[in-house]
Amino acid sequence: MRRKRPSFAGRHRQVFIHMDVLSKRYGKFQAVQDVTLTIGKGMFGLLGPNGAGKTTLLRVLSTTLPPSGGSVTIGNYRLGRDDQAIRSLLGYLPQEFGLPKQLTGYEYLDYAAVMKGFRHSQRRRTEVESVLEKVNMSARAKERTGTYSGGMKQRIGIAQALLGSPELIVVDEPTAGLDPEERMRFRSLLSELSANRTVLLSTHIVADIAATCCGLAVMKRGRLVYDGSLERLLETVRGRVWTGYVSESRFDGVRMESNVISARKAAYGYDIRVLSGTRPFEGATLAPAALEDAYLYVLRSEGMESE
Ligand SMILES: Nc1ncnc2c1ncn2[C@@H]1O[C@H](COP(=O)(O)OP(=O)(O)OP(=O)(O)O)[C@@H](O)[C@H]1O
Repeated sequence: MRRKRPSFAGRHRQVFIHMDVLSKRYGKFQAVQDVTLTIGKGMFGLLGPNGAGKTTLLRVLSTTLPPSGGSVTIGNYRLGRDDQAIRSLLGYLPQEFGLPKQLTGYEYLDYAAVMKGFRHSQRRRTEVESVLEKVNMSARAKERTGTYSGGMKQRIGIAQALLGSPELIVVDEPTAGLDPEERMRFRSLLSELSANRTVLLSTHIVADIAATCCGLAVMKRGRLVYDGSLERLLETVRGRVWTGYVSESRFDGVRMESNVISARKAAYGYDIRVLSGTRPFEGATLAPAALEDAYLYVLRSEGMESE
């Protein structure tokens, strides 16, 4: 007797978003191509270089762009059929998030709450105060947003996404332009918020993912080139990362023959890092693999790596 295949929900216990051969074209240009991806609760990272299609994918998920093909379910809702319901369970911080300089953080959030349907003034006040507290901005809420740092503006951006306690928060390249300390604080805020919801974070900064995400997908030219865990991604390059010194005269030759990830100028030559299945040059030694190495490896390899 043939065994019944486990149901989709059985195979992925906490499925929250499921995309099935999703695609998006701008005219003839295919920005997202045949993306099949399942995302559960917690933090999920969407990593890829500029132009990979991350923003396009997030805009489709957040119902601001219609897909050209494929299907998406979010919670119990189908994109295209239940867009209104999807919007009500979603908070979105777009890549280009602008705040009106003349408004205070509180005034802006009060306005955003009205737009989200909080008509009752007392309930709106409670909601705005609650999201301000979650992003640790209560003390600065009465100041104009024009006086805020980049990190504070992003916190207000997250606060508006949190209005109404959505189950899904979509954040597009939120740390670009932040200084290292603000970036770190912002990452931990996202981590905290992912404790009881799905946070989908798009970035081209590998460190953002390394610090916060459990699951991740890597996109390249509209396609998925990796979907799985951080550990599994690291596994793809374990035993393939080599470091060593090459003289200036040998450098061009090594660069032509090997997959050089980085090169740092040293006296009379270069300290280089190379991805290779075998020792790439004399004197090269194996090095511990870093996430950045694995990211470059999947970007440079053909085909899809997945769990
Ligand atoms: N409205 C549009 N019309 C035509 N092409 C577009 C449009 N928006 C994006 N593209 C193209 O689609 C591709 C994917 O862009 P997208 O912004 O989704 O990538 P991304 O991974 O988010 O990159 P970035 O981090 O630079 O924003 C790019 O080649 C981009 O030029």
